Amino acid sequence: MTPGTPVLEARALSKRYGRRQALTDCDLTVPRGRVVGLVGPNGAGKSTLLQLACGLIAPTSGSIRVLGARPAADAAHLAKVGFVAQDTPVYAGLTVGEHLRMGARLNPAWDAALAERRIERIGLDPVQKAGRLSGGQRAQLALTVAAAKRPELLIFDEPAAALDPLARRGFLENLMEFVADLGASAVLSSHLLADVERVCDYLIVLSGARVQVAGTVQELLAGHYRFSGGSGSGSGTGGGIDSGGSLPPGVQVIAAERTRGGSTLVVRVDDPRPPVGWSVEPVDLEELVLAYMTRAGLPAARSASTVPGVPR
Ligand SMILES: Nc1ncnc2c1ncn2[C@@H]1O[C@H](COP(=O)(O)OP(=O)(O)OP(=O)(O)O)[C@@H](O)[C@H]1O
Repeated sequence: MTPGTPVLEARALSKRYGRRQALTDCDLTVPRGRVVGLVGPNGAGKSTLLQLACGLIAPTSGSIRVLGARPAADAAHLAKVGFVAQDTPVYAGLTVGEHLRMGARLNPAWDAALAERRIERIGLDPVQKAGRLSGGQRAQLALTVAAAKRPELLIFDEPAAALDPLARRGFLENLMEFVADLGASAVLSSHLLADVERVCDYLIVLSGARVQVAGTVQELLAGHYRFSGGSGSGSGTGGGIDSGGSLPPGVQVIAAERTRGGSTLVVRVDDPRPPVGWSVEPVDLEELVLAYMTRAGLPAARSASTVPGVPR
């Protein structure tokens, strides 16, 4: 992969299962070296996107490229991507040590020292059968096997869902260490926004089978605000709160809520100075994500999405 090649690039990517549309016209360009959080409600299409990226399923239309090539293009490309599926699959009948030996046989760039060091550090017994491990230990084993491949991209589908808070914290710290040590990129789907906030520096919000927003966490937080006030808006003097009718051009309303004093809006703006009658506050990641999830269900708001970087 040449420097600058995106780790993930999707163009008009769509996937349909029978009559069910799981992804619709998704455009994405994810730069390398990021820890990407993929978030969205149940059934949004997150697993579908990750499976497309791994080459486990094929698009219905559009294209996806991973590390500059077709997903799972050949053995060399497969070796560059580590994938841990939602149920952290391990072979129940094999021991921890046998998992490592199998990994060594199947992967040309296998880092045996890294795998052994890590198994020792997390206290897994090499002779224990994987079927007897706890959910958290299985997740750690799956992460170890994926990372010892020394992939350029690690993909995780809800990696920490089964883990207790302490195990989750340890798992995510390890994940960040791996990404830093390997100079790799990672994409992980999660419903746990606090986890995403802790480890991810790039965010993709999927909802209603579409990419609602994508970008670095820093840029997204710097470009979104909460506007409160505007008691006149929604009263027929230039538009309802959903469209932000009383707001100047350049302010894009992502989510709107009517309050006693007027409205509370989550807006996307270049210039955070609020118009007269409105106060402005920063939003956190959770508020931003929830706003985009809400927006997916608002036809008026979707049609207003004309700001660069916010896909329609
Ligand atoms: N193999 C399949 N056959 C038919 N429909 C499917 C299949 N896999 C997923 N779907 C449907 O596609 C849509 C997207 O599913 P997907 O698993 O990608 O969502 P998700 O965002 O990962 O959800 P969750 O957060 O619940 O894991 C859903 O409506 C789901 O029912």
